[in-house]
Amino acid sequence: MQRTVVSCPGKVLLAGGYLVLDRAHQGLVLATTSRFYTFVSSTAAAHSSATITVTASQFEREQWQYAVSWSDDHISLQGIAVQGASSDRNSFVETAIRAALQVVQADRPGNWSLPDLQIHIVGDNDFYSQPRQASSGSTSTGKKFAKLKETLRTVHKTGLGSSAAMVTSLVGAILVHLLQLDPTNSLSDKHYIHNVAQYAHSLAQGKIGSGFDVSSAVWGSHIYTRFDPACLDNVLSERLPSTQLRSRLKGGQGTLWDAPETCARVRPLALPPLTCLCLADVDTGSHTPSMVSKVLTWMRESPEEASERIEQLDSLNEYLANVFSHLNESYERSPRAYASVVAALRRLSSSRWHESYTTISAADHDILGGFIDAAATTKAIRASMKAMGQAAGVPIEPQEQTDILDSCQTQCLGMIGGGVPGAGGYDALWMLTVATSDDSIAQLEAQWTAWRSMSVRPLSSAARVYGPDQSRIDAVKEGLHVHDQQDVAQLWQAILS
Ligand SMILES: Nc1ncnc2c1ncn2[C@@H]1O[C@H](COP(=O)(O)OP(=O)(O)OP(=O)(O)O)[C@@H](O)[C@H]1O
Ligand SMILES: C[C@@](O)(CCOP(=O)(O)O)CC(=O)O
Repeated sequence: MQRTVVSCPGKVLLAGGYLVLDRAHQGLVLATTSRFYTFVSSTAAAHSSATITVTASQFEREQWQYAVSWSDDHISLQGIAVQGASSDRNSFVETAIRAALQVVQADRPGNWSLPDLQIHIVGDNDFYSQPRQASSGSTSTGKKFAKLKETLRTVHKTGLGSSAAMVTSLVGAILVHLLQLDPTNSLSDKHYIHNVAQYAHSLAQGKIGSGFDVSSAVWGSHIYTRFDPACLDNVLSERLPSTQLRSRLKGGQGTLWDAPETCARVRPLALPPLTCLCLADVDTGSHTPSMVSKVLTWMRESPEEASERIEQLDSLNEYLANVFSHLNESYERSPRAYASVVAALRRLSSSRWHESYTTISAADHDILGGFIDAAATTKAIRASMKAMGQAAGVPIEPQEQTDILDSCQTQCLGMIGGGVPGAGGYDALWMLTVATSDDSIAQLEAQWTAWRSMSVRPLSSAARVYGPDQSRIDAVKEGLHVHDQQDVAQLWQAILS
């Protein structure tokens, strides 16, 4: 059976939380190695109505079925109760399917028809907290798409953006399967999938966020400037006929998605070469929407203080992006010198990196300076985010997170810096390190696991984000990816095993 498989990465908003909600500011978003996959297959025959079956086989009893019917310019999805299923609705799945089918219908005027579709959605293990192995405290089972003894309602998510990666891969897979879109070779097809996914994700969430998560699911790591919310004006509040929805979402026709004043902007971003971003899930959890609403209220009520803090933070974020880019250029110019500086920094805690000025050749001081700058800037961003949180009355970097980050930074060797991703709070931690070997990362992860005042679980090595490195470059698939048939067969085996 011919299957279409489209996958998308998860996200980590390294810098720019809250600021990125405004088009005046950017967010630095990294795509994770962990990905979300949607498999679509269809029966050859088309009908006058169709059944879509969606299975999330990682979970217990998660299956949804829809009877799809259509008239001239409308699609209707009727949920069919699946015996034994844990829930009869999944608004993210349903909204993504309806949006995708509407644009397919509009793109196929006249003789539109739909075959039955079988859809499977699976995420890499790190999207969800895995049970700890009793002996080691490690969460890795070694099995791809490990089965969880949980339903979607009870599972604990790790903050990698399961809903955005899922919606984007689902929309992408349906559009590739039914419309033969070719996002690998056609930029306009990729934009089309992006726009439909932003629409579906905002509709399912009941709000328009900045969209950085869907954007990184499509484009991979980048510096993100959000789309103007006007792109979705009136599209979310009423159910538009398929042709109208298509003309609002398809680019290249003078829509707001393409105009410079309103379109999203994506600029390249890569971690410095030979570095690694490690992630941890914090069990306490925070309620992001209420944090966002409090910060926005503070911005409205204290405009002068807010704008001063935001400008300062925005320049630090921009500076960090420049430092990363500078280090990437240094690596390209002289990879050996760069690697030898990194080797020296791996043996020291970052507070002692400046001592290396005496041991490293003067010709390489620029590279050393780049790393010292990266460490100082991440530290300044953390302080500035924490201060913004204190001013707004929101625990963006709560003291418990400050303690663990400071402790790792000083006690582990080679740590550039860390932070609380995205909206912050008690959800997650990141640490960027030049210590890329498993042994040195183990030192950091042991500290996380042993931390007593909060339950901190390192995500598995599969969720790490690496800076470019010749040995890994081919292994990285950035952004949305359509898998070839050989990949599909392997991925399918992983689901079945
Ligand atoms: N494997 C899956 N199959 C089907 N639906 C899923 C799956 N994973 C996530 N979802 C959908 O995404 C929703 C979670 O979205 P929500 O916005 O609450 O989390 P999120 O912010 O994306 O999560 P994260 O903590 O990963 O950033 C679930 O309720 C479900 O509808
Ligand atoms: C606070 C915000 O800027 C980032 C939220 O990020 P996260 O979901 O905590 O990773 C909201 C947004 O950009 O939509």
